[in-house]
Amino acid sequence: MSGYRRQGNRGGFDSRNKLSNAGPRMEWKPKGKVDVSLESASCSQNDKSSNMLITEESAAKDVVCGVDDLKLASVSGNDDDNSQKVKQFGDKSQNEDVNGRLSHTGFDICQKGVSSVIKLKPPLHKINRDIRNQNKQSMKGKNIIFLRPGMVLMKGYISFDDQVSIVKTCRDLGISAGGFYQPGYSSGTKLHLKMFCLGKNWDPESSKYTEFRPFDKSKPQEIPEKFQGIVKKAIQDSNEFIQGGNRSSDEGRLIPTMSPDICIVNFYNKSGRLGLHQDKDESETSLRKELPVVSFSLGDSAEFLYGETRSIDEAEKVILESGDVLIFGGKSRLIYHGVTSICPDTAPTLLIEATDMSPGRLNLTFRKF
Ligand SMILES: O=C(O)CCC(=O)C(=O)O
Ligand SMILES: [Fe+2]
Repeated sequence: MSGYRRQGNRGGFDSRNKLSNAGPRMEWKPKGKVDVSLESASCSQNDKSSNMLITEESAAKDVVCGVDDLKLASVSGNDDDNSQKVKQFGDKSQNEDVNGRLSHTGFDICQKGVSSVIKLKPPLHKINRDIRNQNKQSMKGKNIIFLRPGMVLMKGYISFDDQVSIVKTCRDLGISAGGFYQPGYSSGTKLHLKMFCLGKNWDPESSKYTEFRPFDKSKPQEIPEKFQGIVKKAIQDSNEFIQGGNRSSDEGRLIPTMSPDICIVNFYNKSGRLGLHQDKDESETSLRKELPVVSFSLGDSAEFLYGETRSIDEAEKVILESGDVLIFGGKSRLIYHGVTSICPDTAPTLLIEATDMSPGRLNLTFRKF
């Protein structure tokens, strides 16, 4: 998540800077229809396309739905207000939990108190979707999609247990000092997400990485070892996939290995989004080596766009689901990318049950400065 405002040159990257007029991460204004690159790329809540694993009849008695959703929607639907001026760029005044309580520290991505409310059975389409996703999990490591040179999508790569542990860890870090806040610019414009950083702080206003977060002087915590391990393994596995077991294949197609020292953690609520941008605020060395950005998706799915230019019309689209890992390095290191929308009510039921995660999507992007 860098480079949203940068118009300037980083020096020594002339060929790349042809692509470098990334705008701020702001309002998403689709101009037209967007190409769909994968058959599965649609943000549909009621997936009627595949065989039902549990029939309507057999489940009819069990399915009672909607009350939890309604209750949560009524308290979590506060859209970000762009017109509101903020005195400090990191606006913590919006750090309410889903029950509208103000927290003294960071925004809480988990639903406090909801687990004590009577739980209703999830609707049929959700049960079946979860079963299908569990089946995908058993394909772990095999379901890798080559999107373009340097860019791969690893479907369902993160195990269920790891997803639970990542959500819980981010929740704890997010409510601590230096945790989630809603970033914005001095103009008053705010991003449509909550964010915090690990390792180093990335500041949207200056597009710079610093040791301390400017608005509250907090120092980002370290990236947990467990996260580091998943990142390294994902790069290794994607290279094995690219090589296809053939050691003699072109080295240039491989994704450079990387030990991240920065992780940007984003939480999108149901109206969250992120404009097309390039990640290019990392060091010259990191960009020259084309070290990859590795992205984890958890919770609700997202419509993710990527392309050679900043044009939405020319962009490709994929759906990022809970457990997916997306890698863009090598020739795709400076790809434009962004999130057009969050697909409501698509998070795995079991993940919600295990974590009490609020409706929305958690995204972690790892980079090397
Ligand atoms: O949420 C995502 O999938 C992308 C996030 C991103 O591009 C960033 O943090 O720079
Ligand atoms: Fe980004």
